[in-house]
Amino acid sequence: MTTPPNAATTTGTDRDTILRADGVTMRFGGLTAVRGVDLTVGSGEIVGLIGPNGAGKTTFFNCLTGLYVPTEGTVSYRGTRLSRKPHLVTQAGVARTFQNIRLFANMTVLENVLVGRHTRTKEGLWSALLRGPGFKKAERTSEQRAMELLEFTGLAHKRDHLARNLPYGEQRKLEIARALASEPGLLLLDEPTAGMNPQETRATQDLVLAIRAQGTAVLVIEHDMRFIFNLCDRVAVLVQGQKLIEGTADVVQADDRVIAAYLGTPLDDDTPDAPHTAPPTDTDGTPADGTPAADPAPDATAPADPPAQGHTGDTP
Ligand SMILES: Nc1ncnc2c1ncn2[C@@H]1O[C@H](COP(=O)(O)OP(=O)(O)OP(=O)(O)O)[C@@H](O)[C@H]1O
Repeated sequence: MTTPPNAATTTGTDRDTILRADGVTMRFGGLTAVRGVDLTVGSGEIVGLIGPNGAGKTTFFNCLTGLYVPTEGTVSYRGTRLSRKPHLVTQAGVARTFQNIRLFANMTVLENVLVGRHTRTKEGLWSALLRGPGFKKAERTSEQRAMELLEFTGLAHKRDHLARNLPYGEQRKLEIARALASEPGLLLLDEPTAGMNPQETRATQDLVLAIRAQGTAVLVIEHDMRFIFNLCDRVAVLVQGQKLIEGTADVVQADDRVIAAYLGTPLDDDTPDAPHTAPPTDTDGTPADGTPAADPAPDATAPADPPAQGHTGDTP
């Protein structure tokens, strides 16, 4: 893994708030999936969001990124209210990956990352059609940056492979590389290790730390408790749409309500395989209990292609 030369450096000690969610509530008909959730992410922080299946984690992410318009509450990034349009949220500096991998299956690895750069390229339609000098220069710069990101995520040797042909763990890495291509100040990861083996999970942990070391804060949803408690500066627990507790790994792990509601048994650091919750189910955008589904706003960062072959859900 190499560090892109133009990466900013953050020490991790700067804790200026960059993301602020205030009283976010999301209702689907009679179902309240998220209820009055406040959450902040500081510059250089890695914050974990955990909770049982159906607790509202992905719905909360969707509210942060403009996929859903919250029924109540506000979300701001670096002091400015975030748009309700996903591509403007990305442009503002908030990028994300999805619980269900959403790559352009029939495009190459490099092309997938180049797509992620579109919010950072200024060349217009005419310039692209005429392929003038400005466009060619921008194209070269984009490709250079995309290759840096592929080096960074360990995928450079796969640049010309079709996304659909990558092993599952590499598809998840490619999603991260594509999200990083928009040069975010905050990266939201939705279950980045779902379906990974322990070695891939450790590599993803290192990758998230490297992303933070470059100055990008991270908010991560994950069911793998070892991953979360090893990695995160702060952890918030959602249960039935409400924030139960928020604090350091030590505080959260020791909380009786968390143990009862989620962990089952306390994590023993010396145990090689810490207990995990049941594997996540795909509830992203799935109506519950016959309630009408919200109509998600179109997502400029999500491809229209079907997900890469063989990996349409969380269980590859
Ligand atoms: N578009 C939708 N329409 C109706 N209900 C929805 C919609 N999206 C989510 N829900 C419901 O909201 C609740 C929270 O779901 P959500 O996917 O946010 O939970 P989660 O914590 O991310 O779960 P998991 O860990 O299983 O991914 C669930 O009851 C789910 O069925």
